[in-house]
Amino acid sequence: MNSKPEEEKNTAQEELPELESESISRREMLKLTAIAGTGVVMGMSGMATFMSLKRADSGPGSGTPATKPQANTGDAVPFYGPQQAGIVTPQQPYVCFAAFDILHEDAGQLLKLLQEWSAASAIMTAGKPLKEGEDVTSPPTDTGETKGLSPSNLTLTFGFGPTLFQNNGKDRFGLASEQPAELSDIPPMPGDRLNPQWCGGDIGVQACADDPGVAFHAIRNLAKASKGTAAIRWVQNGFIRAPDGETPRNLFGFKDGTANRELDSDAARSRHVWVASSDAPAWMANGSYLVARKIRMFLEPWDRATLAEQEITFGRLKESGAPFGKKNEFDPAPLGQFPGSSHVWQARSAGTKMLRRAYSYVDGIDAGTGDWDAGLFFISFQRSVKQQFIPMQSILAKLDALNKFTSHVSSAVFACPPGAAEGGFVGETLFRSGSR
Ligand SMILES: C=CC1=C(C)c2cc3[nH]c(cc4nc(cc5[nH]c(cc1n2)c(C)c5CCC(=O)O)C(CCC(=O)O)=C4C)c(C)c3C=C
Ligand SMILES: [Fe+2]
Repeated sequence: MNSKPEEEKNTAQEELPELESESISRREMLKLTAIAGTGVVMGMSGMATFMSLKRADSGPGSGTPATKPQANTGDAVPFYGPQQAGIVTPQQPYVCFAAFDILHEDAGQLLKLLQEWSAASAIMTAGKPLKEGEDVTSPPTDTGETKGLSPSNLTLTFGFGPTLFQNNGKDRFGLASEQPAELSDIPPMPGDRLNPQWCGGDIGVQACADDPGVAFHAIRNLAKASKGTAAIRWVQNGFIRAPDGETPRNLFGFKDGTANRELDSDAARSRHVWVASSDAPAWMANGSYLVARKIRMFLEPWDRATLAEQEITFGRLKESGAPFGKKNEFDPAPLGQFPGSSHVWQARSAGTKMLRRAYSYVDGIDAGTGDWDAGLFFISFQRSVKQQFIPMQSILAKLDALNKFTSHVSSAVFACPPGAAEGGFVGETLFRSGSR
């Protein structure tokens, strides 16, 4: 049988450092561009777009760009801040997640892409079109389908994949020395059925919103703005919704996310979610590591399993979400309360925690079998992939009763840097990093 969970391994209690809040000066920008090297000429059109995105609004029909992003009003989540939005932000019901590959090896262009994407993200998360009063002589800047809609709590969360730092031993952008030791592919796990086309990516962008069209619009417009510089490698849409204040249910009908409540406090998030300033590398302080796994769930056999088998599989009751032998979802329960091979027992036995932000997906029908091609697009945020996700998944892959009904089909890891200061850009700490 399984032993009791070890004491948590990640014991450092860190104070979150204050990020510099001043925006990047013109001089620093020039320095960055110089550091970035050869991209100046090719990057000029990008810079022009960036500058035009940042110009103040002159009102509709004026042919000038959209307004400066507004402060948080109504259903807008500010893009700028010490930490990126979309991590501890209350989970919105829709995700459109895209992994991009960079098509060149030019650090200057990469820098400009991040600047453009950040500026565009600030505008889109404020619910504004990328440009007001488009010019009839050129293709519209904004694709237009969300015009007039509210911000819908759109968040855009950016992360850097291992291949951005080094690909096949090649230091593509002079960033190899900055690659976090935490940032490498998840090692193969028993039962994995990964499709390489759905794995990895140089940059991951998680767009979450209250409206699936708003999430898609954001990814579509980032892709459009990056044409020739970056190409989408894979995209995953997802949905999850719960009655107000309740935990959402996954496609197996169980409440999924109950234990996230343990990470509601700043202290718990500093310990389990946010990279501390004492963790290496320094540029990741106030960031977090994102693991994405597309996990196919076999709905047909699950729907034929008895309620008792379903509940034993998770170790929780289907109706209430309560642990075995308890009445309510959040009733505390010792490990012994859960069936030994149950998903919750096995996850807990890793002795660590992570913030889960998973979405259901339905990608139609499996052409070979006629079964649902559906499951969970699992996303977790953690301070350390090596101390949190990997040990837990290593246990689950071997011993979890849920494995009978699931199969992991994609995997990706991204280092999500801290948030951007107003007027700055996501990834600025990486490009400003001392060792560069
Ligand atoms: C490696 C991490 C995890 C993977 C992969 C994973 C897949 C997965 N989970 C569910 C459904 C549920 N998970 C629940 C709890 C739970 N799951 C993980 C981690 C992974 N899950 C953790 C850390 C926990 C919390 C354990 C605890 O401390 O109690 C639950 C129970 C309710 C809850 O707390 O959310 C459900 C239900 C599916 C369907 C799935 C893959 C398809
Ligand atoms: Fe789980």
